[in-house]
Amino acid sequence: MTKPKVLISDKMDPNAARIFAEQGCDVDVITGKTPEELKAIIGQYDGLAIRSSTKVTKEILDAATNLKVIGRAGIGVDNVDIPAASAQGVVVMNTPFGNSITTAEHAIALMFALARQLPEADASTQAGKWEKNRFMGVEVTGKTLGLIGAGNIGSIVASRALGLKMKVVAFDPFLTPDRAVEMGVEKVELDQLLARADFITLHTPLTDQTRNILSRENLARTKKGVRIINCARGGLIDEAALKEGLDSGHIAGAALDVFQTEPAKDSPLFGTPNFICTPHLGASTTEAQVNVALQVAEQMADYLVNGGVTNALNMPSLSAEEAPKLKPYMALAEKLGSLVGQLTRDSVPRISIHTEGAATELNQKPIVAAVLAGFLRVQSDTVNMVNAPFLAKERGLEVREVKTEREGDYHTLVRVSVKTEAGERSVAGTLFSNAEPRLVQLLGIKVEAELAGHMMYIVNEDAPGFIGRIGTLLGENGINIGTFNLGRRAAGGEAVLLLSVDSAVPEAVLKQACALPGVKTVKALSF
Ligand SMILES: NC(=O)C1=CN([C@@H]2O[C@H](COP(=O)(O)OP(=O)(O)OC[C@H]3O[C@@H](n4cnc5c(N)ncnc54)[C@H](O)[C@@H]3O)[C@@H](O)[C@H]2O)C=CC1
Ligand SMILES: O=C(O)CCC(=O)C(=O)O
Repeated sequence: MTKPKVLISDKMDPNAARIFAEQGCDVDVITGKTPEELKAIIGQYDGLAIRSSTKVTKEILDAATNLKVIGRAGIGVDNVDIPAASAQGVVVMNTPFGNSITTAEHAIALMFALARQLPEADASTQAGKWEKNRFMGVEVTGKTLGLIGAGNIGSIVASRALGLKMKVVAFDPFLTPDRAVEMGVEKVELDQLLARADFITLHTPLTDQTRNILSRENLARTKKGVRIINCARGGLIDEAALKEGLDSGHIAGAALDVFQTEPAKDSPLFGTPNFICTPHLGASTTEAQVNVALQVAEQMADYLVNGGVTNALNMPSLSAEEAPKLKPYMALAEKLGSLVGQLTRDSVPRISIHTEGAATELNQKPIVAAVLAGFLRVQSDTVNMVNAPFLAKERGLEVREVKTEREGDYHTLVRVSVKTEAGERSVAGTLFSNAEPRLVQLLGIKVEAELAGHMMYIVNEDAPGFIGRIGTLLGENGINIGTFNLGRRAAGGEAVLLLSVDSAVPEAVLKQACALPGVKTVKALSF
């Protein structure tokens, strides 16, 4: 097997390259490429490991014909076009915890730097001015910190601020009242936060809802003398309005680690009194960079070498605990989806995935994604579990999920049904010994078969002599039969035959089989 090839395109701790190599990947570290240069080389790679400098646009993805996974050594993935990656079947992963403490500490550092004007005081003192009376600071003890975004980083900032004896109010629509109590913060609406906070710190991702959350109007609603810290993303604040607020004195200070346009080499904010900035250093500590480098390389190599999925943003992740239980179900689901796809030639407006018994206890998302991948792969061989749900939506395929916890004939069952113009078509399978996928029902007929390799599917009228005739036909054409699986509705009624064969059945032989007496349908299948 050829080794997966990985490109590290941003400056990253060397542990990442070491882990990739140890896990069986070929790795190139090529940083500082322009988009055009990256486009020219990306086609060779199965994996792309990035930080925030590389912008993975649709154009880059179009050229990334072999790419399977993008790994962000960090949290924010706003530099990756995730819809385009999903459409192309590329998994996008991040490392959601590796740099959170470091970033929270940077926010706290900037809060103190603002409170005591440390950068200006340092510059003035080193310039020999000794301006003791110029730098009058404020205490943070007893002050109110307004937290916008109370996720991983926000909650660490809150715990540190509480340790500093601050009061913390938080605006986060997804923060539950119980979690707020657990964090020791008061959950408030944005307007209340703006009116009450002495310091405001931002910790949300950049989304359509958070973009410009500190807009000109919202900045005007802040308490006079507020100090603002942004270690999240540049687009969260209206930078021009921030500058005006600083100039007018309404805002007593602002510290930005992130800018609307990065790298920020020129900004109207530069040189403004009480304005502090750092060049997107939130995650820049030795500890955080080792954490995210190790984590991203381990996750990406696991995906490329073993198919394990951790911290993916565009497909269901499988935890170490879930993965061994789900893997055989995903294999079963993919085979059932593929069988239905191969048996159905009409357009399908709806597909239903019904789990019964033990299967209902598992995370259903990977099972559904695997059914869709198997079903849609019949139409395009670039379909995988990442892009299958996306493609299904794009093609207007309604996906229904049904669960019946009670066991039926089998302790666990997955049934896939499609609605076509001709009616409902359904197949079902189970796991033998909790591991081996088996088809157990085909179009309402009980039949037990392993779906593997080349197969032949025949619907015929149950009549004496048919099995001999089909055996003779295949034998005469040099096709060896591996397994023979039969089922019928009733004696003399409709019967189905699933044969596994050692080689693909040529079209001419399928036609001859179709011409045998009593045969209604013949199809070659492959799994
Ligand atoms: N400066 C730097 O170097 C770094 C910056 N970051 C940035 O920090 C951000 C936050 O990271 P985490 O805390 O790990 O993410 P997280 O996902 O754990 O937390 C984000 C929080 O924002 C909340 N949120 C979402 N929409 C909101 C809205 N409209 N209003 C208020 N709150 C909203 C979410 O409910 C969530 O609790 C990242 O998205 C990233 O952009 C992360 C690491 C380093
Ligand atoms: O990689 C970096 O230095 C930036 C980190 C960051 O912004 C993030 O993890 O979201």
